[in-house]
Amino acid sequence: MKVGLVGWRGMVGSVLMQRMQEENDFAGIEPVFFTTSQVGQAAPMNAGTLKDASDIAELKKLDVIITCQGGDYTKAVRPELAKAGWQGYWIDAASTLRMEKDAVIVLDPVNRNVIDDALAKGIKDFIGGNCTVSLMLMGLGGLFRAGLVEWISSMTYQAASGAGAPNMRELLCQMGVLHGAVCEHLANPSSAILEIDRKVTEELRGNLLPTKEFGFALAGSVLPWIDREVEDGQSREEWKGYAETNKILGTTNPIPVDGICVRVGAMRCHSQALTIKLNKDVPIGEIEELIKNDNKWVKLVPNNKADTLAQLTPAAISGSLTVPVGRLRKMKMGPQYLSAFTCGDQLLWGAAEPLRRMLQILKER
Ligand SMILES: NC(=O)C1=CN([C@@H]2O[C@H](COP(=O)(O)OP(=O)(O)OC[C@H]3O[C@@H](n4cnc5c(N)ncnc54)[C@H](OP(=O)(O)O)[C@@H]3O)[C@@H](O)[C@H]2O)C=CC1
Ligand SMILES: N[C@@H](CC(=O)OP(=O)(O)O)C(=O)O
Repeated sequence: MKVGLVGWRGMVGSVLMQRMQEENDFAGIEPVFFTTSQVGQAAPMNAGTLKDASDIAELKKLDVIITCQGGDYTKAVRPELAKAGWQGYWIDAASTLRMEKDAVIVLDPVNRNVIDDALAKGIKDFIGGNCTVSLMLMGLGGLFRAGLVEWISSMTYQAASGAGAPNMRELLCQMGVLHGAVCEHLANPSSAILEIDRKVTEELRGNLLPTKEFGFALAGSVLPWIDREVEDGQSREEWKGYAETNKILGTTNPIPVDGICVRVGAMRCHSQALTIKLNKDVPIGEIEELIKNDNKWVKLVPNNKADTLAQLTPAAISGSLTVPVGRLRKMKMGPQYLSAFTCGDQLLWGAAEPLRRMLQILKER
């Protein structure tokens, strides 16, 4: 199987490469590496030289193309390949094709049935889902699978990595500027905290803080808008919650999903506080069993302070495939209302992992 890799050196692509190597995914495939900017330079893994990612004749020779290059690349190249009669499989991290009729959003621990049906029908485009949606479904797949969710509201705490590598750097630079503004005061235990706070606020509102990427202060603040405006006062990130969840699950009666998506100063893990309306009153013990037995990555965190703070944070799970779910309890609104908190690495299950697993599914056919 000849597999073309495009976007392999970007942030998502690097995580994909790392996971493919860890899982020995390169066994049994012939990888061909592409670039949009470094044609002719040495490819990784001694795989010859980098080929031009816009060369349709070269791309046409492949059985599978995996791209983490971004939406503009997808828009430019996928239609050209179709026009040229290419019949291979296209696996993509970008959102461009997700809602297309002839594309499937891949998250196989949750929707392997949808993927298998699509393969049987000859579908060729397999697209990774939005990170927030994929992580929510990895955590709560058990409740959806049991048909218990009437609606769900997700309030998110999304990491800087979702906005890109330069944004992660900017967050850290902002933190550095804020610390620098008050480090002398901090060194003096008797300095006045309100004076420290005043100086930090001055920095947050001043023009020394680097804000080229985010446009605003994220360190020491939060940004309650992600991506562009769409309809009904929603952000596009919020719109994806409903649209993509239902497409991934292949629902015939769409399940309402809505909430507010917020950028916070975490590095690469998205967290979500969830309010779930169940369609019937189910004992909490049964709910816990459904959640923890759904897939091997979900981990139920007991709803107590010590376990929550040790296991249910970006600091605890960054770089891991584990998706912890905790703060699980019936809410005061009534026995059908459940609260939950979940957290996950948005570059793993949120981006790279579903793509490499899709390639494995194709290899097994
Ligand atoms: N960031 C995220 O959290 C998520 C992103 N996605 C999708 O994945 C796409 C790629 O995102 P992301 O990985 O963040 O994008 P990056 O900006 O990190 O990488 C994209 C491309 O930029 C080029 N590039 C230019 N300079 C550098 C450099 N110094 N180091 C590495 N690459 C460089 C590379 O292409 P070349 O080698 O051709 O020059 C690379 O493939 C996004 O557009 C989005 O569609 C999906 C889910 C989550
Ligand atoms: N929009 C996400 C990251 C992302 O790339 O999402 P999508 O794959 O749906 O474009 C975030 O900002 O956290």
